[in-house]
Amino acid sequence: MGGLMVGGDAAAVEVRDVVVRYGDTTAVGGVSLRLPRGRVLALLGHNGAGKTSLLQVCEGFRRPDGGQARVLGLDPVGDHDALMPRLGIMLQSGGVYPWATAGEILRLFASFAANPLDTDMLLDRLGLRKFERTRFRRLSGGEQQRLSLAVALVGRPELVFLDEPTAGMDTEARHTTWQLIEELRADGVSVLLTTHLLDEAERLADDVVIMRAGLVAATGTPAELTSAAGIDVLEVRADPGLDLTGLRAGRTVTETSAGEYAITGSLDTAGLAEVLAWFARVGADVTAVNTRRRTLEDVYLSLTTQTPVGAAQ
Ligand SMILES: Nc1ncnc2c1ncn2[C@@H]1O[C@H](COP(=O)(O)OP(=O)(O)OP(=O)(O)O)[C@@H](O)[C@H]1O
Repeated sequence: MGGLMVGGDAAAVEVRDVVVRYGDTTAVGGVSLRLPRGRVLALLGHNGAGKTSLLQVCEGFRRPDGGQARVLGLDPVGDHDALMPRLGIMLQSGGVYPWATAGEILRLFASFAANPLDTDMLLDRLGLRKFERTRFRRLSGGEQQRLSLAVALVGRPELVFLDEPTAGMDTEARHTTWQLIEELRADGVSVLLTTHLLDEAERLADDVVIMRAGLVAATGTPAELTSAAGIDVLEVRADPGLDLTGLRAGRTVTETSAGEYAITGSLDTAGLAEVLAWFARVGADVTAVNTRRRTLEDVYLSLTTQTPVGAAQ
């Protein structure tokens, strides 16, 4: 495994040039990423970007068609048996034993662990106590998600894989889940999660990897991604349908809805003055001006809505 570290100093996850193919479809077209111990990494990307496929490689459920993955210094497929007790895995579909009750499922998984967490505490924390005797298939989607999270955590894992952990959860359950993930991190647990929620990534992740069409489109801390090039957003309300050609030099300008313009680019005081001068020059009637910091959502949208990169096919 040339170059990838092994043993106790190894990263929680290290992925190099991983490729996943399904027949003619390249789901992951050569992705590298590193999750150091005790940190949280969020994988972002549209449906079909390849997040779950990459996660399955790290979980040892799928052998990559190219490249290599090391998890806690081990081979996720070859060392599967040694790794499983050290990992917590929350699957997107949750599917465990549909006929068993929530309490039975959690206690079953606790029984596999050498030093499990207290199952009553987990049921309480995740608001599942009243469903302890409810069969899995009778739980709502959000309740099944919460149980799947409890199952992933009950064995005190060193590394947790969470595929869209809060999908289908109500606001309260989502906040509880965020708190739990923050507590895991404080305890030195490493977390690799996928999400479609930009606020979730911004709140939880030390590092973000934005995937697009099976490739890495951008990577960095949320702060790095949002402050790249010192960009803020200037929002201007003016007449709809203006010809923006003259405004576009060195700036990204979009009419986000009729008469609402968002401008990103070199927006120091001089830049701001230039933009407003342009609106005056074309005789536009400006009725509102607002500046704000770029959010992860702005970065995400600008990276994932461009023309396809085309490397994965
Ligand atoms: N078992 C499979 N057989 C064939 N194609 C598959 C299979 N699993 C995934 N794919 C395809 O591979 C691509 C990547 O899918 P993947 O599930 O990894 O994406 P994702 O980023 O996790 O998407 P989502 O956000 O919808 O969960 C998609 O085009 C998908 O249709």
